[in-house]
Amino acid sequence: MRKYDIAIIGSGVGGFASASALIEAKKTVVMIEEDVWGGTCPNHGCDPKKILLSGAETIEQNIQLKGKGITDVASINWGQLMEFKRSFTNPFPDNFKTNAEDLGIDTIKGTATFLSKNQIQVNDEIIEASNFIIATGQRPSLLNIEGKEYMNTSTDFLELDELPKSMVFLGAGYITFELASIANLAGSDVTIIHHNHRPLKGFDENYVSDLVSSMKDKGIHFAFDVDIKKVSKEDDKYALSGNDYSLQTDYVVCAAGRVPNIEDLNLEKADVTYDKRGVQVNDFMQTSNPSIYACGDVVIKKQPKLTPVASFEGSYVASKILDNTVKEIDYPAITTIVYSSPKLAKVGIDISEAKEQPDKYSINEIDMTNWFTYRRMNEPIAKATVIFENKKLVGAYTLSNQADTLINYLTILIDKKITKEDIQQMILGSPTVASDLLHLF
Ligand SMILES: Cc1cc2nc3c(=O)[nH]c(=O)nc-3n(C[C@H](O)[C@H](O)[C@H](O)COP(=O)(O)OP(=O)(O)OC[C@H]3O[C@@H](n4cnc5c(N)ncnc54)[C@H](O)[C@@H]3O)c2cc1C
Ligand SMILES: NC(=O)c1ccc[n+]([C@@H]2O[C@H](COP(=O)([O-])OP(=O)(O)OC[C@H]3O[C@@H](n4cnc5c(N)ncnc54)[C@H](O)[C@@H]3O)[C@@H](O)[C@H]2O)c1
Repeated sequence: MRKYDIAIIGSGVGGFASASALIEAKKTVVMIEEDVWGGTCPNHGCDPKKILLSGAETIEQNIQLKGKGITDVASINWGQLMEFKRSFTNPFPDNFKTNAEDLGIDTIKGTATFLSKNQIQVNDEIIEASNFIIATGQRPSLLNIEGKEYMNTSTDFLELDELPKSMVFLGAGYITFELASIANLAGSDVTIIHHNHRPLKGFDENYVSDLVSSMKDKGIHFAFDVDIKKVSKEDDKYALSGNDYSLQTDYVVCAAGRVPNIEDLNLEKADVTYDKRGVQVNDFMQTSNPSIYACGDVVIKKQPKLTPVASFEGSYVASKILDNTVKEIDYPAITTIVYSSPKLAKVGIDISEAKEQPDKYSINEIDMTNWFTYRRMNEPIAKATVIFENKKLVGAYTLSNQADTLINYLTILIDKKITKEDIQQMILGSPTVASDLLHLF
């Protein structure tokens, strides 16, 4: 039996943020991973998606500037783009493991299962620790309908050797909007099928409606209020059917949500409370067993399930283990970006919340389409909404191809409580998205 101060289950950003802080504080740490080292973000999530997006963004800029100095629209060689992606993702797990071990973190490949409140089993080994951190994340889930075996996940899409001529995405959340935009710009005929009429729930309806219109203009088809009941194979195609709807396609991606990785953990043995949404934690990220913490996608929390959130929580858990007097977790404004085409992003107080309290918040809606930053790139749509409380920026929304850059600047302004007067005192490089900031006040 091996003994450690802390055993961390899962090597994603949540687990690694905890591990690196704890090892720096001279604790003995073991990290257990059953699949690829580094978890979802660098292997099956943010990073591979963003590498594929590099190609898609290039095509989009090409299309926008065609006839404005650009003669021909380039095309994506999917095989080459995938090779480029693999040049990042293939070496990642081994490099991650080596780096962790160089830092002094012990690593074990295998599935962790609790035997008791302070012991887990991995392969044939028993590991005892004073504290455990459950950072096991989530995995894609497939709709439980006939023909489930013909569906693919986001992980499968991110490994596609050839781009199918046509594709269907089931569900209309983050993953669908992002991967569908990439597939469309790479030349596939894309259809998004959604079971209700509210795609990207959690985002402002008007912004989502503008995004859907933009994606339709690019040739993406949408089918709303369609509940697919069956997928079947017909020759070399897949046939989808549901309430008075049918369609044939070359490839089906199911992106109808993700489920927490908790089944193998045997959480009852550790007195850890959970349900189908994940592991329950208090404001100190402690589970119902106070010596066992959880962080990242596996926890039940209202905060969005994002890499920086998992990392923030992982670092918090380490600080709490190192110093029990640390106060409750206090999240700063959380920035959320949908890397669709165009990109949709938000931070802080939501538009709906601001509209409900007109005495407290003032809302400024700005059409930026004619601003130099966007006209220069011939972008078809660029808009932002900024929300103020007593002249202090507290929330923002933006839709454009520069939305990722703009929203992060706005987050810094919110976090650091920077005012219009403060920006007026700065000399920012111009003309840029940053130098536009003043015009948003
Ligand atoms: C396609 C896609 C795109 C995304 N894009 C973005 C983005 O652009 N920006 C962003 O902020 N977020 C994005 N996300 C979300 C982001 O990837 C997650 O929020 C983040 O990776 C969560 O990290 P984590 O450490 O909680 O879990 P994970 O990274 O999932 O790590 C958990 C690890 O635990 C392991 N594990 C599970 N059970 C066990 C067990 N019993 N024993 C041992 N090991 C176990 C798993 O194999 C996994 O490696 C994306 C997600 C997906 C799927
Ligand atoms: N850019 C980013 O930050 C980013 C990108 C991708 C994923 N993520 C994270 O990963 C999580 C998972 O992404 P996702 O897109 O799988 O989930 P999601 O929750 O965003 O979307 C799932 C979609 O499937 C739909 N759905 C649910 N049940 C259905 C059913 N029975 N039939 C048809 N549709 C159904 C939902 O209405 C929703 O639109 C996100 O919530 C996010 O936290 C983040």
